Amino acid sequence: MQALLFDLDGTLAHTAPDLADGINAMLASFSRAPLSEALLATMIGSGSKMLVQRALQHAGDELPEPAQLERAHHRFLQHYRAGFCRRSQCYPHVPETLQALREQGLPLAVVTNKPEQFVAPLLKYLKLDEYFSVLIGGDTLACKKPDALPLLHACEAMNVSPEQSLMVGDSITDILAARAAGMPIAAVTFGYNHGEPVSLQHPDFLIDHFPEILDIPSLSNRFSRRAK
Ligand SMILES: O=C(O)COP(=O)(O)O
Ligand SMILES: [Mg+2]
Repeated sequence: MQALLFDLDGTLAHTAPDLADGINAMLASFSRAPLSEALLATMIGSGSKMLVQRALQHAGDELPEPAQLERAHHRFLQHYRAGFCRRSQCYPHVPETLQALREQGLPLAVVTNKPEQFVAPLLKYLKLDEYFSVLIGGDTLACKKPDALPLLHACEAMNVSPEQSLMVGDSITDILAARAAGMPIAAVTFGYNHGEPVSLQHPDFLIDHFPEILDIPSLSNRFSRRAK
């Protein structure tokens, strides 16, 4: 194993509370009733515009016109920019696990569908910024996950091969992107995945607790080899 690529929302951090507040502030500004945080969490993972579209549709709108969706997305971004660092939290033991991986000399990347403008500030707020050498957001490149491009781009930036890297994510979007990139995929079971068990997508590894990443065979071999 040469490198690890991490999804952000639902994998490194529980960000649904701040995303839900941003969506509900947007809905309120269009005189729509709020949606529950649990429901909104099932809409996360395909980028912010898709989150806004799903929320509008759930709030009773038809498929919004492109101009209307643009307006709502812009409004959401304004609200989220003001509040994306209020209630978001790392999942348990994320910093220690990233630290252990870094100590093994493994380069780490974040490959998220979250708009790029939020990625570095959110990682800084979570005190995770020091661990990653590459950050790719949903609008950094021409395509986002489930396209392979952002994963391949991250591997290229770290000078590693996709086959010898590991994607860690929480949703089918991450699994499809990893498969398209020819990369093994470990799926965390505590994230969002549209309200469905991520095990249904048959990832290569299932992670119930974040530190279990260190037990993944090619990583644990590496750990025991180094420990000798
Ligand atoms: O913005 C989203 O929809 C989620 O982003 P993720 O790729 O980090 O899960
Ligand atoms: Mg995710």
